[in-house]
Amino acid sequence: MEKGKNSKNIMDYATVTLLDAENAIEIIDQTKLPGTIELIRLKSAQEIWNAIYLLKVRGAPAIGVAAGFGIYLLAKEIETEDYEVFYEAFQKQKEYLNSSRPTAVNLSWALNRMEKVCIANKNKPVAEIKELLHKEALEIQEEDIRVCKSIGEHGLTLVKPGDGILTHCNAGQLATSKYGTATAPIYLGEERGYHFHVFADETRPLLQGARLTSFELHAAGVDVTLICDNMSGTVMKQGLVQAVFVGCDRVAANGDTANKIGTSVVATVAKRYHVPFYVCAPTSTIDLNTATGDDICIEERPAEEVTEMWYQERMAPEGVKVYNLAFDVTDHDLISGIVTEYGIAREPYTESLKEILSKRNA
Ligand SMILES: CSC[C@H]1O[C@H](OP(=O)(O)O)[C@H](O)[C@@H]1O
Repeated sequence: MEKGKNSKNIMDYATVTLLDAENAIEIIDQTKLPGTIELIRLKSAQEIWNAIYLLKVRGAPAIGVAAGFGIYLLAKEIETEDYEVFYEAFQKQKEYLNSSRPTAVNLSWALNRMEKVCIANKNKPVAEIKELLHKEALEIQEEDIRVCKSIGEHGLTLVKPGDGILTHCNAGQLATSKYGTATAPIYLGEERGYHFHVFADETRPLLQGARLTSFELHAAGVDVTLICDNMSGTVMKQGLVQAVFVGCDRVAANGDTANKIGTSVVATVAKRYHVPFYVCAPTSTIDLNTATGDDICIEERPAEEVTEMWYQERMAPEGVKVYNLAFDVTDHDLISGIVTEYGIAREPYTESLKEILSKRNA
């Protein structure tokens, strides 16, 4: 199989790459998938902001990695040796990038982590701080790979060879640095001969499931069946699904979880048909400062995503009212378990999530 830039296999490409010497971030433009694998380079703050907002790079962990690389590149451009001047300019760029999308906590988590490097090293030369930011941004990406693989290992304990697995949206390799979160058990299982049967919800309106999940799983040789969102109940009723794995954008302290719009519907239907429903969550996505799902800011996006095939042609009448929330909140009592890199949290989540985070902080 061709490797590198000429490969036709999406699995041969990194979701986000730092091109330090070129002061750029290279991403797969996910708005062009699956038709075209196009790598684009982001240099300016606005290019980075736009790429996140327009979902050219998307998925909570991938957004965090891109934000880490982005704020490092922007910090490099701050030409001063005065720490206070540097830090003020850094904060301005950080707040700008942080305004691109509100729901996925990984964006602010990564930016705050990078800011802590500045603060912790305030007495060092600015040039040295920039090098430390470079190191931290790369560590965020390397950690993401380790974390997703660990989520895969824990998730694999919940299913058995030949199981049917349903997923919603894309919490795959394209939403992370490698493995994905919801797809991590699927990819590890594929390596070990589990031969899962995956059902990928198309996930209206932006079709991350159709355009991205079915694309990457098929490219990886996984048995994947694309279904329209309205089919998820039927495949569960027919007994074709033994578990649901989804990603997440923010887990509140009580276990309520924000994920792509429609996730709470899948969880409700899974409860009806007694199908275990698992959220795959890097601990970076757990936000104990947010008490419940009611406190999670849910991004509302342009009507055109619903009225048109946003990347193609119109699908609804001009001027029709639209309500297009990009995420919804699945109540914690619909979640069978929250699969993290430190193990699986179960109800009561107000306690189990704290235990999981204590393992991380140990
Ligand atoms: C690995 S979590 C990815 C998470 O992000 C997606 O949202 P978007 O495509 O708008 O970035 C979706 O909620 C996924 O579950």
